[in-house]
Amino acid sequence: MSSVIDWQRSGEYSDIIYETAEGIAKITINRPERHNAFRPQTLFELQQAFNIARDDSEVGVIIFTGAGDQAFCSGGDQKIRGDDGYIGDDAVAKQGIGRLNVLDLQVQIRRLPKPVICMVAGWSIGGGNVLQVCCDLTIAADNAKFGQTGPKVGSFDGGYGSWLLAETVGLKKAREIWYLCRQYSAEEAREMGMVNTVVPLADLERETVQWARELLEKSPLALRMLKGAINAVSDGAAGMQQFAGDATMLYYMSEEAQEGRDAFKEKRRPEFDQFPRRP
Ligand SMILES: CC(C)(COP(=O)(O)OP(=O)(O)OC[C@H]1O[C@@H](n2cnc3c(N)ncnc32)[C@H](O)[C@@H]1OP(=O)(O)O)[C@@H](O)C(=O)NCCC(=O)NCCSC(=O)CCC(=O)c1ccccc1C(=O)O
Repeated sequence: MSSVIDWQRSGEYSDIIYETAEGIAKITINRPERHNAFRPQTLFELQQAFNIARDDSEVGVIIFTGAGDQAFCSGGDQKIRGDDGYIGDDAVAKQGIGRLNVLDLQVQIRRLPKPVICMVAGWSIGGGNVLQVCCDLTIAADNAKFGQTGPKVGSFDGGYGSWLLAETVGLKKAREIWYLCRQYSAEEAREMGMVNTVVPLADLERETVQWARELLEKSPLALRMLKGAINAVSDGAAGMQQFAGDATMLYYMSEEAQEGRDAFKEKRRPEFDQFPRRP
């Protein structure tokens, strides 16, 4: 894959790479020797990187991918799986307690008010595929393969992994994917609505960056509201809370709301009569 953009690397990470260029952040899981399986440390670093991208007002779009062309992500690292979760190197792990901290990352991607594009070469499997499903858009290389393995390896994701997948591909197909643990080609994933487009591996980054550039030409607030609106239905009260928070943000930006704030600070009655009572 030739680079089509001058990525600038920043931050000190062991399990991921964080890069930016032209208003795009690229976050890469960097454990290719395990097909980019995640461990607790990977997820801590991913959460940090997604927060940096969220807070950076220069960044309008995030590309989420895996190092190399063999895998986006193969899910939880089964080699460090304990009896109650994944055992990291942190203080919690030293007490023998495992973590299931990919759930926090899933929520973070859903609630991040900027589009997240998943760029998949090779495997998108298990908890890795759930992350892919949580992203706003997915661009797949023609060597990509998708699937869930839970019932084979003694795991399942009954949250986004089940019902967001069902919302994406339909109930029958979601059951097939989970119950049978088959693997699906990029083209099959596109046909079932799990990915947006499939391109030759050599064109994967070029195409993904092109989609990101198109998104950057659009209104950031409109994209934010659309992401919130599309997610609100399936995220229930939490989705509505986010959408309502965005409405409050827009209201704060109005002269009407600012009149209320100013009147309080100036110890006078607010003059709301100057604002129209809209039909
Ligand atoms: C993806 C494969 C089908 C690819 O097969 P192949 O091309 O033949 O490559 P391999 O030789 O198998 O793999 C190369 C190398 O990578 C290692 N590896 C691959 N995947 C993993 C993994 N997930 N963990 C650890 N290591 C991995 C593999 O062992 C090889 O290294 P060696 O040194 O040669 O041993 C195939 O690799 C495969 O099936 N992989 C496993 C896929 C899988 O089952 N993933 C886990 C699913 S369960 C999950 O993801 C947890 C879900 C979860 O996170 C969760 C769910 C619900 C609530 C909470 C949580 C949570 O927070 O954890």
